[in-house]
This record gives sequence, structure tokens and C-alpha cells, in this order.
Amino acid sequence: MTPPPPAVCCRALTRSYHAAAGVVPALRGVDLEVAPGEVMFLVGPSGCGKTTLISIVAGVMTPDGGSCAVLGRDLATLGGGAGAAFRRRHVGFVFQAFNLVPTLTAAENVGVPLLLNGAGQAAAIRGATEALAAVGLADRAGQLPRELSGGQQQRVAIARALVHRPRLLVCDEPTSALDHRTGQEIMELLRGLAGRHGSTLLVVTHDHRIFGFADRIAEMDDGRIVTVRTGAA
Ligand SMILES: Nc1ncnc2c1ncn2[C@@H]1O[C@H](COP(=O)(O)OP(=O)(O)OP(=O)(O)O)[C@@H](O)[C@H]1O
Repeated sequence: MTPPPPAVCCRALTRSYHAAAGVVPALRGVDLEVAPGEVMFLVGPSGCGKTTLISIVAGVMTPDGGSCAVLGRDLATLGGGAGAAFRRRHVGFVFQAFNLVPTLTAAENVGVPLLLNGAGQAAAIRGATEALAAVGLADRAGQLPRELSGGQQQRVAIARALVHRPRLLVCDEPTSALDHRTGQEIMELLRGLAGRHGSTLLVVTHDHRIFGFADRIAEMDDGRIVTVRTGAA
């Protein structure tokens, strides 16, 4: 049997921004491979290119050069509509600022990816209810985001990111808006749920306190990956 392709495979990836002051090279040749089921952290100083890299991996930005394959598919060759459909189906996102829709209940927020992937209303409610139970919020399904604590809102965001069982979960600073204990709880939850589904986690973080949750830690500097080391997980 052929082994599954890497969850993420970037080769010689380059990307610049064209600003008023001139061209800003953000990625100067990134090589990165993340194995299926792996928990990979991406760290490095502000401005080194982390957000640019995960935006390309997430398929919301195109590179200038090099290639980026996600789950064996190069998003650049899939084309707009097919690329968006692939991303909706197979990639989940967790952000620092939770990004919940303020006027929707917790359950309605969590059900959105299922509806976008073509599920009916009843199936979306069923899936959202199960996902909220998995993050310990079964009793909060009908509440609005503003009625929940920061940690609870991040749990809702995790339920939403995982409700459609994506094979890759991209997390941008998932704990930086949370206190230490809540941040640890969120990472335990994220790691546990992703592990149960066999999902790969790619996590951008500045938060040293959660480095122990990584299988490997890729360190970026000035638009390149400079080291990849084994984490403490
Ligand atoms: N829209 C833009 N226009 C011009 N330059 C940009 C733009 N977005 C990012 N940059 C520049 O590209 C480089 C990489 O930025 P990027 O946001 O990827 O870094 P980062 O590592 O995510 O930083 P941080 O940790 O502060 O979020 C930086 O020099 C940044 O100033």
C-alpha cells in the first residue's frame, strides 16, 4: 500500500508584498513537510512570515513561486472553485480572536461548516450538538458568543473547526487571548480531539507555555524555516 501523502508539503515557497515603500519579501524559499496526524508548531519573531505561510497553506493566498500541496493536492493547480471546495471540506481554522458570528448561537456557529458542505438543517443541528458535547459545552448550545467566557468561546470555535472532521486544522495563535490555565486546557482539548479524528494540526504561536503540546516545532526567521526540532509531546 502506498503511504498517504504529507498533510502539508511546501517546496521553495516564495511570496512578496508590494507596498508603497517597495517590495517586501515575506517568504524567501520555505521548505516544510508536515506528516499526517502530526502536531506541528510554527514559531519565530514578529514579521518573519508565519501568517503569510499559513495563509498559503490555508489556500487564501497564492505564492509567487515554489509549490504548496495540502493532503497531496496542490491548491494552485486545483483552480478557484475546486480549491475553495477542497478547503471547505478538508481544512479547519481556529483563530486567536475566535471569529464567531455574534448574532448566531453557539450551536448555529458550530453548524456553519456543515451547512457550507451541503448538510441539511437537521443534520447540521445534530452534528453541532455532538461537537459542542465533545468540547464540554452541551448545555450552552443556545447561548450567544457574548454570553460565554473567552475560554468557552474558543471551545465553540474548536467545535466549529472540527465539526466536519477536517484532515488539516490550521490554528493562528489559538491561546494568546486566554489565561495560562485556559490556554493549557484548550491545547489539551485541541490535541485530544484532533488525535481522535486523525487530523493534522499546524499551529502558529508565540506562547512558549504551550510548546510541550507539539510533536515538532518549526522555527522561522526572515522568511525561511531555520530549524525543525522535536517538541516535548
Ligand atoms: N499586506 C502587506 N503589505 C506589505 N507588507 C506586508 C503585508 N503583510 C505582511 N507584510 C510584511 O511581510 C513580512 C511577513 O509578515 P507576516 O505577517 O507573514 O509575519 P508574521 O511572522 O506572521 O508576524 P506576526 O508574528 O507579527 O504576526 C513582514 O515584513 C510584514 O511587514
